[in-house]
Amino acid sequence: MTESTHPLVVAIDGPAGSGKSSVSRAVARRLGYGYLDTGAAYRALAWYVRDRAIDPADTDAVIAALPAFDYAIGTDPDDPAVSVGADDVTEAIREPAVSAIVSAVARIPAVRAHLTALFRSIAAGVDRPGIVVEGRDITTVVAPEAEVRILLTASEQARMARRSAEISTQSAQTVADQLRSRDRADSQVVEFMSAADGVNTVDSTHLDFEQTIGAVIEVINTRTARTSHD
Ligand SMILES: Nc1ncnc2c1ncn2[C@@H]1O[C@H](COP(=O)(O)OP(=O)(O)OP(=O)(O)O)[C@@H](O)[C@H]1O
Ligand SMILES: Nc1ccn([C@@H]2O[C@H](COP(=O)(O)O)[C@@H](O)[C@H]2O)c(=O)n1
Repeated sequence: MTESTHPLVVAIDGPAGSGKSSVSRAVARRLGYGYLDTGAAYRALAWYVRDRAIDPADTDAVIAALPAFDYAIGTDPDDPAVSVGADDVTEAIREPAVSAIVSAVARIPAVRAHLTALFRSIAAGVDRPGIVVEGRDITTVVAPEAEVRILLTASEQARMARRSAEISTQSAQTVADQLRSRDRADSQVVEFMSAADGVNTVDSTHLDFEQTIGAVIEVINTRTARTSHD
């Protein structure tokens, strides 16, 4: 068996509110791995486009904005800070105004190609034994060869309840409508509602946060034990 020179990649996909970011971050912390939130890049681009008064529906204008989009994200699970140029946008990219337009920029193939290349380069350069990369197309497009591939899912009802518990500035109905419409728009571009071949599903509908972390780590342990015997 030859020693691996690249960080072990744990790819995690799932719909909005399934727990991808919080669970992936906690898993990375426990295993001493890096953590890459790919949705943050799409959000940061949406923030950038909005900041420059570019219409997110104007495909050519969004593509033209890409070369100057100076994006950076930390891979430390304790500090995944996000910046665009000199602006720290870690908080701003979570605003409902950004969530409302992010699917419009994410549907553009040139945007996806640009960011996919960036994600691969960040993941390959992480200074840790592994990295947990989460998003919508990690198991299928960004890292289809990842050692561990997981679809993290939960019922729509559970996802909406969890998300609305977090957001006090909007009604539960508004939160649910936005989550549903973002999933609908995103599903037209990438498949993340069902697991691709070889992808393990972790359904957290009836698991609490700690149990979900345990279930993901169990998949990682099983997959990596199997890989090391291959
Ligand atoms: N198994 C669980 N039980 C209870 N709450 C959970 C569980 N998993 C995640 N959560 C909570 O659900 C909320 C949504 O999780 P998170 O933000 O990680 O989802 P996400 O999939 O990254 O969503 P998005 O794609 O919209 O960014 C958070 O408050 C998180 O703490
Ligand atoms: N791999 C990915 C990740 C995200 N997106 C798009 O970004 C939006 C925000 O993602 P969150 O994980 O922060 O919710 C998401 O709604 C998608 O439009 C993507 O396309 N591919």
